Order: sequence, then structure tokens, then C-alpha cells
Amino acid sequence: MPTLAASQLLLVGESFPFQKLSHVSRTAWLHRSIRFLSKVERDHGPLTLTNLGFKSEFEATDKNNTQKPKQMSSPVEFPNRKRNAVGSKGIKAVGTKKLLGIESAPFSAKSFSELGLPPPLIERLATEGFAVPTDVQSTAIPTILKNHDVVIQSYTGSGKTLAYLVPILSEVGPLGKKPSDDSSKSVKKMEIEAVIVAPSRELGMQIVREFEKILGPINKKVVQQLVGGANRSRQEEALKKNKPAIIVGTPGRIAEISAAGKLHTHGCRFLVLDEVDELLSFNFREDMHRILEHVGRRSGADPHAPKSLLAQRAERQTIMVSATVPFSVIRAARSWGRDPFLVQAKKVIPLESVLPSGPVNLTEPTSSSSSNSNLQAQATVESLPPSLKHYYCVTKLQHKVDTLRRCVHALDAKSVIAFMNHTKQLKDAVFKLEARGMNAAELHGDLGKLGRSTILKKFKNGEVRVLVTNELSARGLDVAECDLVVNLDLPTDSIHYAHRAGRTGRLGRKGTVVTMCEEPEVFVVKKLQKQLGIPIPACEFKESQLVVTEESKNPVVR
Ligand SMILES: Nc1ncnc2c1ncn2[C@@H]1O[C@H](COP(=O)(O)OP(=O)(O)OP(=O)(O)O)[C@@H](O)[C@H]1O
Repeated sequence: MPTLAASQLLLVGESFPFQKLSHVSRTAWLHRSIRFLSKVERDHGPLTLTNLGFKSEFEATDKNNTQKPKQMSSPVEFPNRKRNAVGSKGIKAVGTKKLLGIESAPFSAKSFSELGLPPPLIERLATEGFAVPTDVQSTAIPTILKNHDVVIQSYTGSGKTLAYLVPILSEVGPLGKKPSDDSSKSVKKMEIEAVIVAPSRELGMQIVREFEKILGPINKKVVQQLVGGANRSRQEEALKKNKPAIIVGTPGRIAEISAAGKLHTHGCRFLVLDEVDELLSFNFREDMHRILEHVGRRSGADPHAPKSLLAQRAERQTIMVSATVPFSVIRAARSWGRDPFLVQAKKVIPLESVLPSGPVNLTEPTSSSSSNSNLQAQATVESLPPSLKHYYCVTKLQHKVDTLRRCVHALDAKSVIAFMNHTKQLKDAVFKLEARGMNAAELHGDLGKLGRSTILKKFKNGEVRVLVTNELSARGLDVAECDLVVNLDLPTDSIHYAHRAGRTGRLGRKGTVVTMCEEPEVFVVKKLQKQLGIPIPACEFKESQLVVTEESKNPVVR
């Protein structure tokens, strides 16, 4: 990391006489700083509290003082939200690190109890084995607790689910700060207080299980799933009977039940869009439009208000989450967010200071003639767990499944996800693997809900060694044991590569990603390597060994 000039440090350092400036000068100073910081970030890598001369307030969060922001302290405590971006103390870990460096990362809180959470919630977290928050959790939880809208971006498997689940449970339900136990509040209980939207049933069900785990067996009914493929009238009955405070579902089913007038979300306080870049894609456009218009819009709101409700500032808190955040998401979040922040593992940045070429450098013109219309969404190294190893292997189409089998043996992989692009091919691949004595199963959207969950269960408990699947399983799926991801077909772009790859190496575990391609496709791998800023060396499988045949010439960016 290049050192900054002393004059530059003075501009952002502790000794700058910020308090003495008039409001106008402060604003001008802040705008200059934001521009300056964005440039430094671009030119010299991520900003940290150390290189800016700040000390992190997160080191010792005062539980009783969470409402009273201190001047120039933690970036999430700014009373003037136009202040500059401030990063964390400490520089991002270089190279492979076990267990995310949870214990050694100076910005991370040492325990959930440092984050101003209610004691019953901390107890439940401890009971379920969650003692130390990950980096992104220690950054996101205090930010959300301060009522900011946020976009949470952090690599796959870094714990983004708990990063929003914990602050929600801190406010909603029996573990929260204000459990609604008296009769006047029981009327309010009719209302849904948090809506979590996920793009697939599997992910929706996984999030529900995470909520149930923390809520504990006696409070399970506080959360309800509304995913497609399940019986809708049963879901509606359960809503009526259990009056859940939190619902988790897929866009189609939530929109459907909402349109039927059976879901009361106008008073909702939290709206979470998990895998937000996928949810804002064309496929979900209509359902997401309905959700964004209805959730958290109080019925008392001005009926003559603007044509586009989306343009109106919502009363709800909107939390958007993904490992890959294209600039289109930043733009959308700005338009409907309330002073939104971008939250990364060790940084909190006002969204207004994020530029297309800024910290989430995922959209770049592909040529000098590029205009806004052909900005291309890309994933960066920040989307990928640092512990992953990436390789590619050239093989003929007809030999791919056999190469997969040799790859599994060479790496002695116990739990493998193999991605293909077309549903029709999955069955054939499974047949070939099984014929060679390897337990395999296919998972795709054409299977019923029950079939899908049975196969997933078998994969998780080790009955199935190789899960052959398509894009359905690329996002969010959390199988801790998965130690190998194989791309039998090339992913369509770096975003798809990042999400597929992220099914292994969860929470600091080791993981390997092997991409198989034919000779004429090698240039695509080279392009992915460049876009992602990771080395992807060529390999072969010889005598039950993975042999690297050509080292990657690309520098490691991390
Ligand atoms: N603080 C923690 N301590 C221990 N385990 C944790 C902690 N936070 C999360 N986990 C576990 O880490 C795993 C990965 O978390 P999660 O699925 O939320 O990752 P993610 O960042 O959302 O990944 P993706 O981008 O792929 O959706 C889960 O099994 C989760 O239970």
C-alpha cells in the first residue's frame, strides 16, 4: 500500500480542526474529502482507519451509549451523513487465512455482546454456537441498529445472513428490546414487521431455518416462510393463525398473497432483499415492484402522493444484500433509500459517495466508446472468499464427466457441486457418474419442492457425493461441507462465476474451484481471471493427482 503524503493525511487525519469550521465550510470540506477519498481508494486500494489516522470506535462499543454519536468517530455514527468514507482499522488480510481471521481482525467486535444487542438475543446466539461476529457482521449490525438503509456487500460465505438477521431480531419478536407482551401491543402483532425476500425457495427456506435456530424452539412461529411451490392456502391459514412478525419468501409468492389482501405489510419496519442484484433483475420485475410499493407503506400515507411510489422515501428500513453489487443496485438503493450506506467487511461508506469506478468496482466500460448503456456488471476479488483455490482444465466435451470423476478422486473431495448450464444435461451426467460408482444426484427447478428438499438433505448429510445442478443452486446455498465446485460448463460471466465458486470455502474453510472447458474456450477463463483479479492456473489430473500445467501469469490482486 503506497504511503500518503503528509498533507493528504492532514486532510483526513484526527488533527484536522473540523469542529472549528462553519457549516458551509464543513460541507465543502466533506465533499472535497469524499472526492479525495474515492480517488485514493481507486489509486491505492481500500481505505483503512490506520492509513487515515483514525481509531475505530467499534473496538469498544459502549452498550449504553449506542444512541449518542460522537464527533468524528465510527463511520456509522455520523450525525452529518454527508461525511466522508472511513474504513476500518487494520489492513485487509493478504493471502489465505483460516477462519476469516475473526479473532485477529482488529475491526471485528470480539463478541456479539459488544454490539449493543439485547441480552436474550446474545444468549440465544451463544447457545447456537455464535460467539464471535464475522467482520461484515460487526460492521453491519451497528449500522442497521442506527436505522440506516444499507447495501451489504461481502464475499460469499462471510455471514451476511446473520448480519441482517441479528439486528432485526434485536428489534422484532420476543428476543428484541421491546417484546410486545401487553394487550395493547397484541393488536400490532397482526402486522408483519419484517419481510425478507430471496430469489429461490431453497434460499428462502435456508433463511427461515437460520431465523428459527436463533429464535429457539418455543418461538419458531414468529417467522413464517412464503415460498413458491408450497400450498398457498395453507400458507395463508398459517399467517392468520400464527400472526408471524417476520416472513421470508420468494418474490412471486409474497406478491401473490399480498395482492390477494392476505398479507398486511404496510406497517412493516424492515425489508430485506437478499441477493439483491438477482432480485432486481428482469425476471422478478413485476413482483418486486409490488413488494417495494407495499411493504412498509403506512396506510395513512398521502393517497395523492406522487405517481411513482418508488420515488417516495419509504418509512421502512431497506437492507440489500449480495456478494456482487453492480452499480445499478447502488443507483436503485440511492433512489429509494434513507441516507443509505454501503457496508463491507471493514468499511461503511455513504452510497452517495460510491462511484461506478469506486469501491464496488463492478461496472466498467469495456471499451473507450462505452456509454452507460453498455456498462458491464462484473464481480471483483471482493466477492470471493480468500481461502479458495481456482484452476481450469482443458478437456473435450465428451470427456467432461470422466474428468470430473478424476478430479473428485485427485482432490479426495467429499462433497462436490458440479454446475451445468442446461437442465437437460444434468440427468445424463448423473447417470454416467453413478455408472462409475459415484453417488450423484441432480437438482434443478423442474423438480417439485419436496424432491428438491429431499435431494438437498441427502447432499448435506453426505448420502450424495456429487450434486449436479444448474444456476438454481449458485446463490446463497450454504453447505459447509462442500469442498469442491466444478464448472462443467462455463458460467456466463464473472458474477455467475463468483456465486458458483462461493458454494465452497464457506466461512474461511478450504475450497477448490475447477472450471472445465474446451480449448477454444480458454480465452473466457483468462477473461474471468482478469476481471476477478485471481490466478486461475491450468491443471490436469494424472495418477490421482492435480498437476498444475501452466502457472497463472496474472498477479494476485488481494
Ligand atoms: N458469527 C458466526 N460464527 C459462526 N458461524 C457463522 C457466523 N456467522 C455466520 N456463520 C455461518 O457461516 C455460514 C455462512 O453464512 P451465510 O450463509 O450467511 O453467508 P453469506 O455471506 O450470506 O453467503 P452467500 O453470499 O453465499 O449467500 C453459515 O453456515 C452460518 O451459519
